[in-house]
Amino acid sequence: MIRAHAVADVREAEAALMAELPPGTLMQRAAAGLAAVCAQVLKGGLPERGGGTYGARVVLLVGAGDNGGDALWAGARLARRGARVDAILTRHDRAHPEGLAALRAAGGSVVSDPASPLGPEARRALSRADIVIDGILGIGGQAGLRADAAELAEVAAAEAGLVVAVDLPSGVDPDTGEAPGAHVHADITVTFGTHKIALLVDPAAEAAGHVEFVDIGLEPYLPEPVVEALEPGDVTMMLPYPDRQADKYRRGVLGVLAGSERYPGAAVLAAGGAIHGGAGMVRYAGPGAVADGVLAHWPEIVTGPGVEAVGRVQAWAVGSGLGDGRGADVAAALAAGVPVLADADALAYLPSRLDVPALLTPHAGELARMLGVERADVEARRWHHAREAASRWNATILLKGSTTLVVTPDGEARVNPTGSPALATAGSGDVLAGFAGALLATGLSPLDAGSVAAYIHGMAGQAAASRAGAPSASMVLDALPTVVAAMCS
Ligand SMILES: NC(=O)C1=CN([C@@H]2O[C@H](COP(=O)(O)OP(=O)(O)OC[C@H]3O[C@@H](n4cnc5c(N)ncnc54)[C@H](OP(=O)(O)O)[C@@H]3O)[C@@H](O)[C@H]2O)[C@@H](O)CC1
Ligand SMILES: Nc1ncnc2c1ncn2[C@@H]1O[C@H](COP(=O)(O)OP(=O)(O)O)[C@@H](O)[C@H]1O
Ligand SMILES: [K+]
Repeated sequence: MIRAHAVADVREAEAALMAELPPGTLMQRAAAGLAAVCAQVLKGGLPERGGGTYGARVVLLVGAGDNGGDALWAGARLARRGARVDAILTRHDRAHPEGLAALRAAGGSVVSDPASPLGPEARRALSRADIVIDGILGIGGQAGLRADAAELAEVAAAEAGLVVAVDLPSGVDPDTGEAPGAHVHADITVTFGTHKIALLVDPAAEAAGHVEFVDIGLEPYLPEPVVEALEPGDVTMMLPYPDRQADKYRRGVLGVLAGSERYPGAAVLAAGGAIHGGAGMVRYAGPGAVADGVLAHWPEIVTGPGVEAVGRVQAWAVGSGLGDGRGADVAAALAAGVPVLADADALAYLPSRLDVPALLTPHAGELARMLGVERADVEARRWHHAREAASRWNATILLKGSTTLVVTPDGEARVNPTGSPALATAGSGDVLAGFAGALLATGLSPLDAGSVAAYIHGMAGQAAASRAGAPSASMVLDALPTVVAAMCS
């Protein structure tokens, strides 16, 4: 499990660990890890020059805090290995003194001038840089860079080579993943001790690029994480396996209430997702013509005209392509007293609070409608709104999009690390709903069902995209069994 913590937790753990170590030890660990990642990147070879640190041009963007200190110490290490290292200081009077002395002693120089960081020498250095190390600010700053730092970030993005952020891309909000003002857009972020929430939650996560983790020994001092992201081994452990005594009922039966005469395909896609999710049986509730379409694709499904008619289930997946005027059907599924996944149209028929274990799967537009806010606001503050909805409806919210968030009413949260923009295709959410519903029916909690389903659906999207570039939802569905098999082997 990848674990992310809030700044307050990091500060507390840091204080406890520092009390046991000689001063400066943590910064040295951080700087060593940062320099090692930069050396590795340089060794991989940048297109316009050979590989290796010797002779590479490195520019440090140095703020007045410890984030800048990390950059200076890492710069000193790279200079000792033969890199040409130039530092641009946002505040000449407040750059980390020991770090600055170390950089100078290793042969590095300062190319900014005290009145303005971006003089001609600094601009020249940036235009020639192979790597820019962004140490403007980390967990100690206010989101949204101030004007001089914002200009630095802009020029670095426009003119320089690869941008490696120290701990966080400067200017994003560490604890929410919001990026309300100017901030750095990094190619790589090297983070220390634990992931910060912003490294997992968009839009900040996108600004972080690829994240490298450096262990500085904080782990034993950290509390439970605020956000987690599953790793492959976690998914393998959580996926249901039939045991020797299994029968179709004990494995769990899922009821699917999806599709309509207007959207018959949604029923086929949701039912297909359900088939691959490991339930012992899938029962489909819907009008005859739609049910016939489902049966034509999935003869193993049992159908019935409505919720009561299909018989007992261990969970319901309701809503994908259901269309208007289906409030009574949704209410019947909610009244069954079993866990419910509610997607798409069903989200409009929810009671004010749910009294069964529930997994709601809105995209940003649907969550905006539920909460009565603008879609753009949900996209800018995904973490905030997902938590707000989880608490308001007493339900686990799976907020779909570029990074899918799963948040429980108790505040547990996971971010999905897999996926591809190719999943943004009509019907792929229906596949996810069926698959996650089946996991609910097998007995997984809404948090586990939602996060495991998002993980596997994301991998299926990647697999389908690698074959077809722009795959359809049916292709994502077809990729599910291979992904599940690979995760189970
Ligand atoms: N915790 C750990 O375990 C370890 C932490 N370590 C490292 O320490 C980092 C935290 O260092 P930190 O606390 O010194 O704060 P930091 O991120 O450098 O920011 C403060 C500076 O930002 C400035 N500033 C603020 N807002 C701004 C804005 N909007 N726009 C522009 N500037 C702004 C602010 O300026 P001021 O407001 O004071 O003028 C001040 O100069 C952490 O991220 C990690 O890298 C590692 O070394 C080892 C282990
Ligand atoms: N930019 C993106 N990057 C990765 N995944 C995305 C992106 N946009 C959407 N997705 C995923 O694609 C799926 C789309 O679901 P949804 O919006 O419900 O579509 P539909 O209703 O057409 O089935 C979700 O799993 C969502 O997380
Ligand atoms: K930074």
